[in-house]
Amino acid sequence: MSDPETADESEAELDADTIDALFETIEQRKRDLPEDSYTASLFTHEKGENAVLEKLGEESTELILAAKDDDREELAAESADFLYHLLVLLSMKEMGPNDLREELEARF
Ligand SMILES: N=c1c2ncn([C@@H]3O[C@H](COP(=O)(O)OP(=O)(O)OP(=O)(O)O)[C@@H](O)[C@H]3O)c2ncn1[C@@H]1O[C@H](COP(=O)(O)O)[C@@H](O)[C@H]1O
Repeated sequence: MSDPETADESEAELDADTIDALFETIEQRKRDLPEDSYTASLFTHEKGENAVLEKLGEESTELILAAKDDDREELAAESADFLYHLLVLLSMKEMGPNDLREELEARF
């Protein structure tokens, strides 16, 4: 759990490394479809886009409830679940973190 005092530093590390590395792994699972991969299952008819959209709905509700409870640990966990499924959705649409960066940078 990050300390609010060091949140800027943690966010910088997450932005630069972790999200891109996770997205690369998601893209690799999409290409290779290993049998034991949850991510790969989302790219097959076993689960598919509807399952990802349902997860995004569930995880967003859960992160809102965690925020209302002031449960920072749970909020971080649910936010991570949400972000992971968002990256899978972007990959399904042939998009990625750079599309988010461009959109956010255009708003400055
Ligand atoms: N970051 C994640 C990640 N976040 C969440 N999840 C999965 O998303 C699902 C969340 O759903 P729930 O919490 O609702 O649990 P559940 O009810 O069991 O979900 P279902 O399996 O029934 O859909 C769980 O199966 C989690 O394991 C993730 N699965 C994988 N990753 C990362 O994706 C990469 C590839 O992993 P594989 O999919 O195992 O190849 C690795 O780097 C992982 O760290």
